[in-house]
Amino acid sequence: ASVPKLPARSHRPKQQLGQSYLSDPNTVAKIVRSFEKAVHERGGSSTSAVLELGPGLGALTQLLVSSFPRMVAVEVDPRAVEILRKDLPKLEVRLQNMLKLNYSELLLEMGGPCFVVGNLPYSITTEALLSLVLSPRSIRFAQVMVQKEAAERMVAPVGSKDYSVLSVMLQAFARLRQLYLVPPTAFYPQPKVVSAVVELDFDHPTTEVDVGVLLDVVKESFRQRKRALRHSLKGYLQKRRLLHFGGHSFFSLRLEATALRLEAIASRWEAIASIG
Ligand SMILES: C[S@@+](CC[C@H](N)C(=O)[O-])C[C@H]1O[C@@H](n2cnc3c(N)ncnc32)[C@H](O)[C@@H]1O
Repeated sequence: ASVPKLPARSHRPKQQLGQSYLSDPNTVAKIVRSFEKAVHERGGSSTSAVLELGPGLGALTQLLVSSFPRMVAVEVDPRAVEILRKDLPKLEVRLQNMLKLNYSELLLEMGGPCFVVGNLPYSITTEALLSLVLSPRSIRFAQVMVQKEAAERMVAPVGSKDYSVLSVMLQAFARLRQLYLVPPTAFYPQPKVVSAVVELDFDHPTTEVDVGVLLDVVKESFRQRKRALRHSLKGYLQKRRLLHFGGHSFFSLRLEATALRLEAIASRWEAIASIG
């Protein structure tokens, strides 16, 4: 078997940018095929709004752009952007931090909610995924590759040990499914861990929810994950004058963070969120 090596003309990968490049063509083809199939199954087409996060040297991008010529790719490393612009002149590449993307603007620019694809940098996986739910109406569907442990946190059932802020927030706005695992040998440099591909179907909230406020409250809840929420959140909500919005019912909950499901207490979250 051939040992994965740095693709020709490429730069030295930067660990802090989570640069672990896909170098196995079979894995690349499998990921692109499953994304294309998912887009078409959801009524998308070659003209749909497709966004790739962290294209790197374009392993996935070169196949994706022939299927989705209007796609946009967002990459923070100028060295990679330069290579992409040279290799794929028709591709729209933006030199930008994916965490600073304005998804609502993208929705308008691209003419509809995005289909997102990406082999995410492991160092910012959680933030990148949370940034998707911060504007849930702008995203239609996402297929992401993450470390297996992150995938487990994404899909963790309520009450399990992996249940976390990420699980609550993603599961509140999307239906998640883990598709398949990808071994370290598919990458250069090889990571120490196994990766997993997960898909997310976004359900668009019917009411205006300030997801930023919601996220803060959920984060606060998980600071003491085993404490009843009415105790662990009391000071936090009091300080922010959010207390009375939740009404007494919020504090009658004996729930702890690990039992928190946003739909289950939707009315209270809406009340809290609406003042954000
Ligand atoms: C795991 S690599 C994947 C590269 C390529 N898609 C592949 O599969 O070979 C993650 C990519 O995200 C880029 N990246 C890291 N942090 C980023 C950020 N904040 N915004 C945009 N891109 C970022 C890295 O430079 C790198 O190219």
